[in-house]
This record gives sequence, structure tokens and C-alpha cells, in this order.
Amino acid sequence: MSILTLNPAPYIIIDFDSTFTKVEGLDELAIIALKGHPEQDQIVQKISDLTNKGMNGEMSFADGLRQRIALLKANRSHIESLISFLKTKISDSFLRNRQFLTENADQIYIVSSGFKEFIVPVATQLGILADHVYANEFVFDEDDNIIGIDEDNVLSMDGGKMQILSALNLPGDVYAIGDGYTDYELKASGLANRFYAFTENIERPRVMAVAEHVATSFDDFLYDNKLSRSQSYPKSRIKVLLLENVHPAAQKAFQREGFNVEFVKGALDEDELCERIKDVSIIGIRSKTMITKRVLDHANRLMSIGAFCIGTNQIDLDEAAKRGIAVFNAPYSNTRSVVELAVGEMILLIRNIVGKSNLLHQGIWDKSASGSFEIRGKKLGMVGYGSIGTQFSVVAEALGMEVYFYDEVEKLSIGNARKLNSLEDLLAISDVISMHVDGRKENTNLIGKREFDLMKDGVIFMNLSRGHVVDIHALADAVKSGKVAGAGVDVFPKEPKTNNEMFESELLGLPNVILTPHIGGSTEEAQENIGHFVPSKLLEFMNNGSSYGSVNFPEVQLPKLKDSHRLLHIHANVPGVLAKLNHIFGKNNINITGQYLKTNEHIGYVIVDIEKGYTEEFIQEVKEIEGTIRFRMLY
Ligand SMILES: NC(=O)C1=CN([C@@H]2O[C@H](COP(=O)(O)OP(=O)(O)OC[C@H]3O[C@@H](n4cnc5c(N)ncnc54)[C@H](O)[C@@H]3O)[C@@H](O)[C@H]2O)C=CC1
Ligand SMILES: O=C(O)CCC(=O)C(=O)O
Repeated sequence: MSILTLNPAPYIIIDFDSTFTKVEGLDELAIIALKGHPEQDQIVQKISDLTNKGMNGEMSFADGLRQRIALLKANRSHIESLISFLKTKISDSFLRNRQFLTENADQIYIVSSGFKEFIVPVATQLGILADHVYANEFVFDEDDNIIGIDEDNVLSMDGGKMQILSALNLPGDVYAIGDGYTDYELKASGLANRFYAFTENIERPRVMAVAEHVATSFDDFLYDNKLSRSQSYPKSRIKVLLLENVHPAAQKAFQREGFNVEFVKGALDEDELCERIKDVSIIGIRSKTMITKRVLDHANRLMSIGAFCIGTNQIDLDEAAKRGIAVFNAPYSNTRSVVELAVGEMILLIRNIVGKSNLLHQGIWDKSASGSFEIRGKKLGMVGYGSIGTQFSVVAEALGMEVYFYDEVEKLSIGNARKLNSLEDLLAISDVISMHVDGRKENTNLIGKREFDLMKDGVIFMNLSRGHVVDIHALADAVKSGKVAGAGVDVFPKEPKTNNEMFESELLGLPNVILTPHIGGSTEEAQENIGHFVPSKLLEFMNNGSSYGSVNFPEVQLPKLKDSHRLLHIHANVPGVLAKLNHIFGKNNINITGQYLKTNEHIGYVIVDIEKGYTEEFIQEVKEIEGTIRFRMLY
């Protein structure tokens, strides 16, 4: 039996600039030193070009270094500022693995063509030993200006890194990690057993082309070598695809945790999505991306879907559940934004402001009260009395309206809103009708010709829910006939995928019709809230297993993992799985420190916290339980 173990650390040689830190130290020093200089941009660019040429192996490193130093106009005080800056720019994956660096300090070296003056204070922060830092040194004049480099230091010469490693003569396996060609040379010369091209901060194609190994993060390197680490599985190997221009806060949240994030401005159609989703573990969408069964059939690695909105009708929730994919959305996040737009439109429509504004744009002064009304005292009818419906009702009452609602689920009214027992009653009584049902399939054409015929003549009609809820042709006819005196439509049966596509609709050009491009929830406030909220749910699920708030998954709020390993087992909801699991635990003498189970109609979700020291065979047995849909471990 093989106990799940970690390997002892090899000797690890780490490059500094763009590897240990996210930036190039000398480039940053130039930016600091040349602040306010009239040619700052040009000089910094020259230095950066020289850096890149050297790193890519396109010019003699030693020549480039001297040319860069000559361009620098820096002194000792600039180095102090640089150190403070670099401490904020340590690569995230090194920061995450401070414990490994500290515990294995004897095995770890920094070998860099950068400068000790700024590398030592930054690297030692994470436990690197000062005397394990090999780097260049500046030469200063008596006024503390940098005037050159220590020419005796072998790192100032071509092949310097190889000379250092050769002199170190390390008695064991040596693995080099870096983003530059000179790091690769350590392996090419035979001095290092392996070279990992480090791509967390920059990808240098020329270096990657020659590297046998690529480390997308330090976690990735540690995982590849079965070394102790902060992430059970390196997040840099986990792809997150964010579509439909979700708020940048979302991208940052995933990048901060080390995920490999791809960002796409628009939506993707089914074929495009089937292709793109193959290696994606987390996908973030808004209302336009349809996650159909066919898409899910292509989603081999998908674990979680984030709907960066309220509605989830664009996702096949049951099919996702059956595959063990948890879906999260952002209920309430844009409720207020939709309500404010609805209130504004209602007032503009009942006053016929759109028509008057259009005329005035043509120079026509149409001052008249005819056909313009106050909303005070009017009857507002709400179809769907959920989060948006109830909030709209409160605001409308404050504006002096009488509010009526119809919801197919029994709902208590908030304030003085009156519940009606049928859609027909609501249509007959209301001066203003506003749709706030969800987008389930059964709501397709909920409002059609029959329903418009039941409405009062001259009604104001608004749809800010989902496009397919209203038969657009019937609405266009009702507007043309005057049955509907004004309409506000934010959602359409067919909406463009991106801002570059043309929008077509029968409603174009109709009088007193406000058309908006599905922006009910598009306010800066709502989008920013969603951009924080949805990633936090997805990350909780990925990092901790908690599924609280999921719209299709058994909901479990789990305690933080402490001193245990956590097994997450998703299985078809058939009898006996828990018994089988417990049998395997008993047989393998596993000490359980916590166990949780929740089921829904499709799946069961069992979470078991266990003490370390189990075997690979035990894990295999758990994976092979009949009915297992997905299994993963966290520690
Ligand atoms: N235009 C936009 O940008 C936005 C549109 N929305 C849409 O608005 C919808 C409603 O949002 P919330 O109020 O937060 O959802 P919610 O789930 O809280 O409320 C929906 C209500 O509609 C009721 N309902 C569903 N079908 C019905 C039917 N046939 N007849 C009567 N009642 C019915 C439900 O019982 C529920 O009470 C979302 O599902 C989404 O599709 C949401 C946010 C922004
Ligand atoms: O902002 C979006 O893309 C969609 C908003 C929406 O319709 C929703 O939240 O359900």
C-alpha cells in the first residue's frame, strides 16, 4: 500500500525579475529615478527593450546590462523606493507558498542578473536566506549615484549564472525556474536537471520553445514535483472563462487566487462555446450565453457556472446538476437598477415624453397636455411579485400609485399592494402593466394577442423581464392600434450577442415606445456588486466546497478546512452511496473529523473531512463507487 506522500525538495534555483516578482527591477528603478524627466518615457522604453532582448537571448546579456545601467540616472534613495515597490509586486504564487520557501530555505537559491541591493530585502521577506542570493552589485560614487556595476561579479558577464551554479556544486537534483533564456541555459549546460519556464507574469515564446517544462505558477512547479504547497491542485492549471464583459472585479478576484483567466467581451454562440468550453473549469456569463445540454456535453472539465445576473433561464440547470456542475447567480444584485429604470420609463411613457422629445428634435414645438397624465392615483399591475416586483411596488406606492399584483405562487403583499387571483383580473384593472416574471420556458408568450385584448384601452405596458415572455408581434399590433399607448421594452426574443451586431425588431420606429438594449441591470453599482459577489460564491465552492446560494445544487455551508483533508463526492441520487462510502472509510481505518450530506432530486453531495495519512488505494476506491459523478479533494 502506498501512503499518499510528498517528495523531499530538490535544490531550487529561482530567477528574480519577472519570476519571483511580477516586474523587472531595473525597468522599475528607471521609472522611479526618471520621474519628471522630460525624456522619461523614451529612456524607460529603451531600457525595457534592452531587458527583453537580453531575456529572450537576442543579444549579449552583459552588453545589454551595461547599456541599461548607462541609461539609468539612479541613486541610493531611488533603490529604497524600489524596494518598497517590489515588496508589493512579489508574484502571487510565491507569496502563497511562503511556508514552503521558509521550511526549505536550505535548498533554495536566487540566482539573478538583477542587483543584490534590491533583491535581498525583497526575497528575505519570504524566508530566502540572504547568503543564498546570488546577484550583481551596483557601484556608487561618493554622492550615492549609481555609476556602474561590480565588474568582478561573474553575474555581470555572459554565462554568469552557469558559473555560479557550477561553483555551488550542489549535491543533488537541481531544478531551475525562470522566465529568461539565461535560466534555460542552466539546464542546457547540464548544471540543472530540469528547467521550468515560468509564465505567471510573462510568456517568452523563445524560452518556452526550448523549455521541457512550463510552470504557470510556483504552485504548478510544486504540484508537478509532488512538493508541499498551499494549493492542493494548482489554480494556474484551472481555466476560468469570463464572457459578456463582466465587471473587471471578477477577473481580478480569480487572478488574485492564481487562476488562468480568459476574458471575452461579448457572448459566444453554441458552436463557439462548444469549442471554447472544453478545457474550462469555471465559466462566467450574463444573460446572452446559452449553456445548453449540447454545450454541457462538451464541457469535460466544467465544475461551476456563474450567472453574473439574476436570471438563470439561459442555463440548463438540471443537466448541469446531473453532471455535478454547481450554478450560482446574483439575486438582488441589480433589483434596484431594474426598478429605477421601470419607474423612469413609466413616468416618461404616461406623459408621452418620447414623442414630444422626438418632435422637438425636429424643431416642432408641440406644447399640449393632451394624452399626458400623472402617475399619481393610477393603477400599476405587476405580473410576477418577486424581488423586483415587490421593490417596484414599494417605490410606486411612495409615488402615489395603487399597486396590484399577480403571482402564480402564493405571496403576501408588502405595503398596500393588492393581490389578484388571476392574470386576467390584473390585465383588466391596470393603467400600467409591468412584467417581472422569470424566464422559465413555460412563460413563453405569457402575454400575447388575447392578453393585450384584455387590457384597458390606452394602457402603458412594460417588459423588463425576458424577451420571450411577450409576443412581440402582438405587442407591435397593440401599439399600432392604440390599444397600448406607450411601451417600455428592455428585453427581446432575439438580442445581439455583442454591441457590433445590428438589432432588428418589429418595434423599431413605433410611437411612444422606449427601447433599451437589455440594460435594466446595467448600472455601475449593480455590475460592480455582481463582479464581487458571483466570484466569491464560485471561489467558496472551489476552495472550500460550500455550495450555499447555488440555484441547482444541494446547498451546504461548510466550515473552513483546518488540519484535515476534505473529500467532495458528488453522486447520482440513488440509495446506498453514503453506506458504501462509510464502508470504505471503515475498511481503510480512516478517521473522519466531519461529514456533511445534502441531496436534491438529481444528485447527492457528500463532504467528508478526514485526517491525513490515507492511501492512494483508498482514494481510488472512493472514486470507483457506483454512481459517482465527480470527486475532488481539498487540503
Ligand atoms: N432587464 C434586466 O436587465 C433584468 C431582468 N431581470 C429579469 O427579471 C426576472 C425577475 O427577477 P426577480 O424579481 O429578481 O425574480 P424572482 O424570482 O424574485 O421573481 C419572479 C416572480 O415571478 C413569479 N412568476 C413566474 N412565472 C409567473 C407567471 N407565469 N405568472 C405569475 N407569476 C410568475 C414567480 O413566482 C416569482 O415570484 C428575472 O428572472 C430576470 O429574468 C432581472 C434583472 C435584470
Ligand atoms: O446584465 C445582464 O446582462 C442581464 C441582466 C439580467 O437580465 C438579469 O440579471 O437577469
